[in-house]
Amino acid sequence: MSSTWLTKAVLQFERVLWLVSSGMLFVLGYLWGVLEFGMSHPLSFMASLESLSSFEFAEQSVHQLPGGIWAHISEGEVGYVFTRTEQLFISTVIFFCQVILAIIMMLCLITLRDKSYRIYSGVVLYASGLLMVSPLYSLYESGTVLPWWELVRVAGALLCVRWAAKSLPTPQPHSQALIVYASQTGSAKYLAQRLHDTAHALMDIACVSTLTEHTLQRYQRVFFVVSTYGQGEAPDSARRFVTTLQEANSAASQTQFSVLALGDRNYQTFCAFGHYLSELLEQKGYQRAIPTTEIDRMDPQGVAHWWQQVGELLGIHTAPELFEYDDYTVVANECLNPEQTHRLAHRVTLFRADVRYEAGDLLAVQPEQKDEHERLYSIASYQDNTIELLVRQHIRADGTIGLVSGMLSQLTPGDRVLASVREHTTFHPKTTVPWIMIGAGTGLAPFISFLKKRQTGQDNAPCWLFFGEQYLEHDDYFAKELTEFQKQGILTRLDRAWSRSDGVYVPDLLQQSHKAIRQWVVEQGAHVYVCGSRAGFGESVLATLQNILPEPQWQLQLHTDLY
Ligand SMILES: Cc1cc2nc3c(=O)[nH]c(=O)nc-3n(C[C@H](O)[C@H](O)[C@H](O)COP(=O)(O)O)c2cc1C
Repeated sequence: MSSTWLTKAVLQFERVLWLVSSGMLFVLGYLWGVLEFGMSHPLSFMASLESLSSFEFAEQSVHQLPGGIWAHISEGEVGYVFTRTEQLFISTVIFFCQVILAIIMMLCLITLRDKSYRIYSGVVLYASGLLMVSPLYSLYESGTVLPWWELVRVAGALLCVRWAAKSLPTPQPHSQALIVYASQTGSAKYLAQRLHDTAHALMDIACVSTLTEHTLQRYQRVFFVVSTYGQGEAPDSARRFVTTLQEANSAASQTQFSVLALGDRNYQTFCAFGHYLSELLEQKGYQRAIPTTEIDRMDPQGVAHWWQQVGELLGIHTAPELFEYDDYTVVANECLNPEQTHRLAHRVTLFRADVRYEAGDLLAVQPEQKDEHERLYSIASYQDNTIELLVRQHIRADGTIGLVSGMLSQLTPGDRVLASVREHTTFHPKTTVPWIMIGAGTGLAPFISFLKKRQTGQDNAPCWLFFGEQYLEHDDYFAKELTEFQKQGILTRLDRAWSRSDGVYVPDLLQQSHKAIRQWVVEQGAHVYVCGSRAGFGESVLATLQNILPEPQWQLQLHTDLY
């Protein structure tokens, strides 16, 4: 919103500058007609030293500087003598002021290069300085001006402002509808983007973290795509908005809403956050346009049905292409623990060129039966166009193997898989700070990608890995890579808990090192990442960490990916 305000301000300012500069050109035209052209003394712009001898300095003050001599020639002019080339350079004080102004602007542009709106304001300020301050000073000081220089100056200032104003996005009138996503592992965001693609002319899109009550009120209709996390909780990105909404006064609003609630029927609290949000919005006076729709594990038919109802409201008749998958070719498939027949872990390597990926991201894999739901896997690495996954073959209660984990574990080189990378923004590792990574089983996968990121990048903050599995002799996944990370000094500490070999669990190790963990987190600003199954591992690790980490760090420096 501030950007819109700034855009308007800059555009207004541009008009003022046009007005001032036209007035100024008029005045200059008058002055050029009546005043002498040129400088107020007989020396030329670039002169030889000889010409100095013929010149009588009015108020002479001379300073020796490295490489030359600086002289104050008259009230409005300074000269610089380059001793090596024996050249004299004379300029008005104004010219020097403008060079300094230009240097300041360049510095501003360099330091603020990512903050585009500030750059625009910087350019506008520069242009106004260039245009207004200098000519007035020049007229006051010497009563004369150089016509060509004044033209360059006025044109320069106007071009700067024109460029600044043109590069700004013009404030658009708001669409009538808004689609908002609240996502933890990227599915809700992905879905909202696909839906928005089919209706972008009629609809804006926003992450719930940027949403305010005021924004909601501005739209006629707001469609939420939200997932549920933890034990029926909101994704992290939605917490602030929920608090704002809870604290808001209830008042009848014209804004209509609908919630598409993503979840997984295996959880008792199926789609709980979607339902909670829906009720809260209604309590606060918003009008429910379409009933809340539950979506079990990204069921495409459920999504299409909800979108059809949205389409009827908005007059859109395009069915969205919901899930687009790419072809990945299997390069290798290695079973890492063949002795553990009921919990086989596979290292699956897939080929795909030019994938957009960040450490921590997930790969959504489509089952062979197209009407089944996709499954998400942490990416262990993406290097040289190959993606690596660590896949546990899931065995159901009736002894059959899991649909997607079964398919992945039985792949052979040359086979093809349909998959797509999903952004997992809440689990992207923070750069330049130390990391404490806590994983169990296949929860090791994202941490391999974290460590590879540090191995290939400039960032060399310390890393500490806690890893838990059953048997040292069977389940020592990525052992070679971990040893290499240690040798290279990337992995500073490695603590492993082998529950069946040694009877030690990850929470025991955390407890033993509680002082050092606290010191890393509180004093060194380390971020803590936990990945693995929620039941058993995740719950016990979080309970232990709660006693170790102070509240502010628990809130800001802890990230979980528990499934
Ligand atoms: C750690 C974890 C906890 C979850 N808790 C719930 C839950 O309590 N209720 C539910 O319906 N779904 C739950 N889910 C399933 C997600 O809501 C579902 O996978 C959703 O599609 C994820 O969307 P997102 O990627 O946009 O965050 C959970 C998933 C994970 C990984």
